[in-house]
Amino acid sequence: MTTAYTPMIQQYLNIKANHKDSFLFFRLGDFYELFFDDAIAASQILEITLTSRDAREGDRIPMCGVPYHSAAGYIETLVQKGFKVAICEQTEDPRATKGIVRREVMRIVTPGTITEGKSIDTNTNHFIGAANIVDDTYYGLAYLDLSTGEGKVQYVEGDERTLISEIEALGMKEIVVDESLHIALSDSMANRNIALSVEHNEETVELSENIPENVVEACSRLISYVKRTQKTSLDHVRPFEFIQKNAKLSIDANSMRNLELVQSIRTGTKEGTLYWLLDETVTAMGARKLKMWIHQPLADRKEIEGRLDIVTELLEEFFLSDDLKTSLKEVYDLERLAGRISMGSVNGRDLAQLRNSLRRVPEIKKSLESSGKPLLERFATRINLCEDATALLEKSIAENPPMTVKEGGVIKDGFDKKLDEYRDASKNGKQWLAELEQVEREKTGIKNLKIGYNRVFGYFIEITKSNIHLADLERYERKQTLANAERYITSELKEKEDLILNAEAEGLELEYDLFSQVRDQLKPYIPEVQQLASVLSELDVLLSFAEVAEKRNYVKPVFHDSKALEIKNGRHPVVEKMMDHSLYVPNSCILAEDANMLLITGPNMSGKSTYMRQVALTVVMAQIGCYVPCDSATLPVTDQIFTRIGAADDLASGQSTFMMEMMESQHAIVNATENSLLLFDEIGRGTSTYDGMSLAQAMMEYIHNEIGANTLFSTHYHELTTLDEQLSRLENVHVAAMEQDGKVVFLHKVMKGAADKSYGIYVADLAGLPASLLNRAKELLETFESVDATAIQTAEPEQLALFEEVVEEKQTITDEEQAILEDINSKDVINMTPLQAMQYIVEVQEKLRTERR
Ligand SMILES: Nc1ncnc2c1ncn2[C@@H]1O[C@H](COP(=O)(O)OP(=O)(O)OP(=O)(O)O)[C@@H](O)[C@H]1O
Repeated sequence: MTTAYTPMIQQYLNIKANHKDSFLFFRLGDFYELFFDDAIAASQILEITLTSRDAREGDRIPMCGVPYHSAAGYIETLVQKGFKVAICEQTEDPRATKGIVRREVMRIVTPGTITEGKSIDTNTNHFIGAANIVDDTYYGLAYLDLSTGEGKVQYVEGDERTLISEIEALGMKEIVVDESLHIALSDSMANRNIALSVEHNEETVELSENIPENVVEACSRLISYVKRTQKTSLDHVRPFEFIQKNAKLSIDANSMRNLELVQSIRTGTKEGTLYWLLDETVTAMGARKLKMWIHQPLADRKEIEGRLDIVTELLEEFFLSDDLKTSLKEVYDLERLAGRISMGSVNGRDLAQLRNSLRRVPEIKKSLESSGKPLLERFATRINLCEDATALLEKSIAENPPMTVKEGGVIKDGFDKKLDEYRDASKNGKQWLAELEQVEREKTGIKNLKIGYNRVFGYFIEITKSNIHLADLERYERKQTLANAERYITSELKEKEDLILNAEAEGLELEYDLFSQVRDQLKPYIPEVQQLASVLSELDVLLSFAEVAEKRNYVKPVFHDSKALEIKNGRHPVVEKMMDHSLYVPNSCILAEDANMLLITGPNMSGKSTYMRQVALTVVMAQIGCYVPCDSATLPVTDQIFTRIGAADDLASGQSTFMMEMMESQHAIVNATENSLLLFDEIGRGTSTYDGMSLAQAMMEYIHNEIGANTLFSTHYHELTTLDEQLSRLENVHVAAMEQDGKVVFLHKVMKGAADKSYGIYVADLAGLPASLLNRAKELLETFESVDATAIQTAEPEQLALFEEVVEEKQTITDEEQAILEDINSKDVINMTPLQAMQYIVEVQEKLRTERR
């Protein structure tokens, strides 16, 4: 029979039983310790030494630990990797306890709720989400940034994939669900490194009236989870904002990625993205808002025009904009400061930053009020000066407080009488000590006599060995002997010491209380500070738009109620920024109501995808309220953008490129409406020619006949260019290239009509492939071109079916062929000489030929 675990390990096991899905950081004196499997896993992930400890007679268990004062970094590492960490503290003083000290989990740090740390990018919202199933076609999706208190909820229409795509697009780190969704989502979330957590409870939450009942579940599950894990006040969490369907331009995660709106495909960073281009914000909250606007552009014409008109006024008032920027630069992250006040993690310096920020607000408001511009004046009325909060901070917080309250000096002189008295006593005491030092020097004639302090003896008089014969031993009592000095005390010194030290300690204690009071008194002002933050961050983004428009010569887009889209001499704003502006070839895009599909052909590398992306980026920019890169733009309000561009192979989901292509196309085709914008780049590239071409044609026909969305479709199947004869709203354009002295010159110019050649071999030449290979390719091309490859597009369904059958038949292999394959597979090729290998291949060929005959 085994003996029982020691009481402490038993306590550990009891607590761990309730936190199975988290690493349990178990406080033991100055360390957090981990035991059993937690210890083994954490020691590997954190690269710390794995040791062991007696747990019961004859049984040692794995253990590892980190010092409590440096635990934050380790916790962050685990959470960054998608794990949860339960922090278990000692909740009573071990010195005052007999037996096992009481311990409790005080907080669970999770990927979605972590709000502080080196890895937290202050310019990005850090959302934790929760989802519920509404019915067969709808999910509810709520999300909350705990650091700023911003919460939103919306419907997601579609299947599980649409839900996942939305979760990804918003960059969520963690999703809270019930048991059934947990099972459904666990694989896909694991592949995407998004933590999935189950919450059984649904906290009753106060929500604003316009939130539909069937998504309340997601909100309440989310709040309940956050409360359970954080165990802190959530005063700063604002009522969830319900995002109406159709209120935003919806861009799924794929399109976000393909268009490089906030993250570059190649580097995964901000550089080279639309966000990077537009971000001239000067506050962290402005940067976050800009990112959010890019994630969710508007879909309401009035709202869009409202933003654009403010940008116009800011552009007209250049000096005013400059002043506003200068003031905004002094404004700290009000949203996160408000969050810290609520969660109790605010320090002295934070409150000084809040006060300094609030000091800037009157001048910002005044500049706008006196601008003489109607919209800016109206904007000014939305700015709340938060006067009461400012007054409280002005009178309570010192000008330059230290970070921690423990050092003192956070509360301003004059705020509290008692504190002033303590400070006086401690300050006067120090003055008194300085004077005493002078008096004693004079009395004894020892010039280097000094008064010092240490924790064991308190204040003392120190005299060097060479002078001790001068010490007044009648008054001086020896306390400590050092190598070259003696230390004494006097009764007078001890009396003052009590006073000084008491005053200091009591002063610090009082100061801490006062600080906590101020923090609590600030809580009621959190909503108005948040509202101010929201208005100022909006101003910051609009100023950023004005600056970029000015710098890059963008124009104001015009919206109309028709579907037609007309961009004159448009540019791809990011490609343009990255290259010499004068080298960029502008291109127009005209989609009329009765001709709203373009089939784009042209050589590889000529600029087809750049052209398609530039149209989408222009639409996005316009709908976030930004000026656009072209000579003029007249646009419809687009409801959704879908892209199928490039080979963004989804390695995480283990799908093949072609499967991804088909899944993205399916998503677009099922969800698009006539008000959507579709970009399809070289559909069908990932499969055999006929297969790909048939699919591409069928898709175009479907979009043309069933959806009617504005569509740009690029292809290298020249056979498809005759489709304009059948599809009335389809037009051919091509990106022009020219041949000069046997070389191809890319003009990057989009022109009417189809391209006559594909130039792929020229591009291969540019890439430096061997001349013999290129010549062989040219030969083959000629052979292929002589074959009537266009037959496929005029084929009837029956013929197509027959064609598929033939293909299938060709794909089945005989038993003899199978035997040959197996034979090849069994050969140890690595250990063959080249000659043996060649002989073997010849043999195989012979066998195959005989077989086929
Ligand atoms: N309008 C333009 N003005 C100047 N340079 C351009 C323009 N459009 C594209 N380019 C340049 O040409 C390069 C290739 O463009 P892009 O990738 O759009 O070609 P593509 O036709 O889609 O090629 P592929 O068919 O091989 O995918 C871009 O990286 C860019 O540097």
